[in-house]
Amino acid sequence: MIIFPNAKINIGLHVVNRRPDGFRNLESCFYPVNWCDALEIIRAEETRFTSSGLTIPGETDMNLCLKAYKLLQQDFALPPVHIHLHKNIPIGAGLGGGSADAAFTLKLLNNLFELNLLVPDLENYARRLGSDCAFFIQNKPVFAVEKGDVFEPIDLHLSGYQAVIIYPDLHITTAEAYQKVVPKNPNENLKNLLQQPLTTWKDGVQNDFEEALFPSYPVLPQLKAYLDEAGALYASMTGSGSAVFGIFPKDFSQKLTVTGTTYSVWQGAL
Ligand SMILES: C[C@@](CO)(OP(=O)(O)O)[C@H](O)COP(=O)(O)OP(=O)(O)OC[C@H]1O[C@@H](n2ccc(N)nc2=O)[C@H](O)[C@@H]1O
Ligand SMILES: Nc1ncnc2c1ncn2[C@@H]1O[C@H](COP(=O)(O)OP(=O)(O)O)[C@@H](O)[C@H]1O
Repeated sequence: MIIFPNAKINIGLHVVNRRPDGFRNLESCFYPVNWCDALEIIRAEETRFTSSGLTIPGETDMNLCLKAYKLLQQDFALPPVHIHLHKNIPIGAGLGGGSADAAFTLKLLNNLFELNLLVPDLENYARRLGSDCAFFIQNKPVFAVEKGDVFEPIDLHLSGYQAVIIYPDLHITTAEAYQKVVPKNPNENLKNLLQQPLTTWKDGVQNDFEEALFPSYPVLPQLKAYLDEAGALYASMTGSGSAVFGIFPKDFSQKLTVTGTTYSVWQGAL
């Protein structure tokens, strides 16, 4: 069985305060985008994980697909499997690629072995694998709060727009980004701002990680300015970076490129 885990972007992100467990409470709109990996799981003689495409840092045993399989194995007698991941979503990009792989592994195993897990069950398993994993179970736009794993509905339909996402080949770990950000009570009500016309977002919809990371990584504000100048209605870094996205009208026909670099660019409908 094969499926295609997709990335996400954060439209606005407030790091609100530090929690007793060391994590931060945040608020952010998580929005799925169609930049995808490919994940195949089949029965095998013994359990193994292989990958192709982009090189994934870290030991194979630490891969989130394998972690997801082992988590379910604690509660279900799963047969051995071969998991193959073709990695395409940039890593350390704020696009949630590893979390998507973990959540889609849970969903795929649930279907393949008819475990009959419901959405809340899958979300609970996902929460144990990473803060933003649970989002990818339902994989629809939400307003995320607490650790980014509790969801409120949001009425946001961007199907009339397209996104351009640029990854500047710069791996920023989530842990580094959280160390640099100073939590603060938001001045703006993000949920209300997102209900205003998209053309007004430039004035108030902010990602707090920008202030924390832009001074150390000047390429990030440069890319944001590039997207603004190209005609983005709204541009921002996503999550803890380093990918930067712009939202453009659907009829924006220019193909944006960044020459002379190893940057990756994805352009597609929202
Ligand atoms: C920043 C966000 C925004 O959507 O996404 P990315 O930019 O990584 O995609 C998420 O909060 C990333 O979630 P995720 O990547 O699952 O983080 P985890 O593996 O759970 O945690 C990695 C580390 O980040 C910090 N962390 C994470 C989430 C959170 N609410 N508070 C934190 O302080 C902790 O130091 C933790 O050890
Ligand atoms: N399937 C996977 N894909 C990507 N990264 C993974 C995966 N499994 C484990 N990881 C680990 O997670 C880290 C980054 O995860 P990822 O979610 O891609 O980043 P981001 O925080 O930018 O969304 C990598 O450095 C890697 O060590």
